[in-house]
Amino acid sequence: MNELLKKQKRYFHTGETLSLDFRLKQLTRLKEAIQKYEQTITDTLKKELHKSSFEAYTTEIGIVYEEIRFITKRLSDWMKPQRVPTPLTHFGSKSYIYPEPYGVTLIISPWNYPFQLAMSPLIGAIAAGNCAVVKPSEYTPEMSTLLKTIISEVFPEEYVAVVEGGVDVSQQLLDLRFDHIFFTGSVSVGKIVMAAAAKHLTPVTLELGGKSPAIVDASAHIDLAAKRIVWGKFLNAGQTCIAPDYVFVHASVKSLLIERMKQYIEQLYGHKDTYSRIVTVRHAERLVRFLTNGIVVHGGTYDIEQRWIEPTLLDDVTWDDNIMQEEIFGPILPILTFGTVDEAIQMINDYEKPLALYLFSEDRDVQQQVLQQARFGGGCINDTVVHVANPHLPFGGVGQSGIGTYHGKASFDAFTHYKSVLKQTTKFDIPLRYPNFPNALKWVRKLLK
Ligand SMILES: NC(=O)C1=CN([C@@H]2O[C@H](COP(=O)(O)OP(=O)(O)OC[C@H]3O[C@@H](n4cnc5c(N)ncnc54)[C@H](OP(=O)(O)O)[C@@H]3O)[C@@H](O)[C@H]2O)C=CC1
Ligand SMILES: CCCCCC(=O)O
Repeated sequence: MNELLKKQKRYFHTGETLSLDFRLKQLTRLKEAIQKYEQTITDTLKKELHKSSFEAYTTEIGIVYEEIRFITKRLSDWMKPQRVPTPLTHFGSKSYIYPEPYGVTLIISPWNYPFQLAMSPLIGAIAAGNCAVVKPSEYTPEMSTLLKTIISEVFPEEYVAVVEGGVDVSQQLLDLRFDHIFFTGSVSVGKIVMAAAAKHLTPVTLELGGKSPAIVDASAHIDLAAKRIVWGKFLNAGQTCIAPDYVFVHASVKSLLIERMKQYIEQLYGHKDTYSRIVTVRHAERLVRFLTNGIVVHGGTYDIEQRWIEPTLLDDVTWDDNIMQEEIFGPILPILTFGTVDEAIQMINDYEKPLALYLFSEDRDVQQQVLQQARFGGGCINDTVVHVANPHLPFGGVGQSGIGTYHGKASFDAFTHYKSVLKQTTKFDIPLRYPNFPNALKWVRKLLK
């Protein structure tokens, strides 16, 4: 790995990766390779996570195509040096900002969207002119190997390379000095990554997780709230970092919401053969232990060996239950109630800042109050999850749910250093700046106030 890093550093310093034409060509070649392997990608997602073709395209492959399209169209503008105003105190000079790639970047990706969460950051790294080493998760080994096959077919390893392996490989990579680390995964591992980066003062982007609430107030459109919460929660069997982790519903509408959510679970996820599986038996065993929390009001059955857990609703859950102490990351939805919006915001703000927050309310005052008073990475009003697929919206967490953002221009920014340069004239020199100028202090006080 050390040799690979040296090769990439040498290649980066040739300047090959810097031109617009080079970057656009690499993104086009990547897209063509993905098109060539599209069916294999779909089959691999089905084999390892039992993802339907529909979910494979809408939450993995299609999102990657859209990122490439969106960025390719705008990259020329983003790369241009930007002329900015210069204050009178610097009369005669001109000021510019030059976007510059960090250099050689490390991308560590998780298993839940194993294709998209490796490719989306890589697209940003390429667009910004970097080299990249990608370390996919060992929990989806066939996707990891497929990513290596695709990447090595398109790019020389001195430019972009996939390094397969588990925790030991990640840790060996983290010991090396990269110019930027982009990590997607759990909060606990995010802390390990940041500690490793601190040794070299390497900038990081951390896309982590948390307990993202779905708040449903008394004014909400209950039927749509139920449908959209069920859709977002049980997508990929709940293994989605921005899935609604729990429902926080006004007591007056809880029963109606539960009744409608039951209907939509059957309608949208009632067919076992098209429903996703939990990534490993160990992850399934962790989730099944939550079924003793509260009261199962829908679902609750499972087959550990098949890694299948029925979409489940838990009522009468308390904040002290185990399921409320960690990110669920599975198809179990606890339901808690609140009396006033103030109380709901207070409870949520007492927790770590979530990656996402969803508010279902038709009351504009409530919408404004939650947006202003609740702290969270990003989210939706009257929907769930879909904000992630808008390339105009930077995606990321805050506090324990993450550092930095990406998607669209934010992906270019995540892998770019903005270098500020002032170009000074030599046609004249302003004596006022020098300490020997008579009454210098009096003059500068007139200019700087
Ligand atoms: N913000 C976001 O966009 C997303 C966040 N997540 C979060 O990720 C978590 C689930 O994904 P999961 O893959 O289990 O997350 P992990 O943090 O367990 O793993 C993420 C990556 O880090 C590697 N890794 C694991 N342990 C270590 C370690 N001790 N040192 C260095 N690297 C390590 C993993 O390798 P390996 O898997 O090979 O062990 C994997 O490549 C959830 O908390 C979820 O919220 C998930 C998806 C998106
Ligand atoms: C729908 C796609 C979501 C990808 C990031 C996550 O796990 O939340």
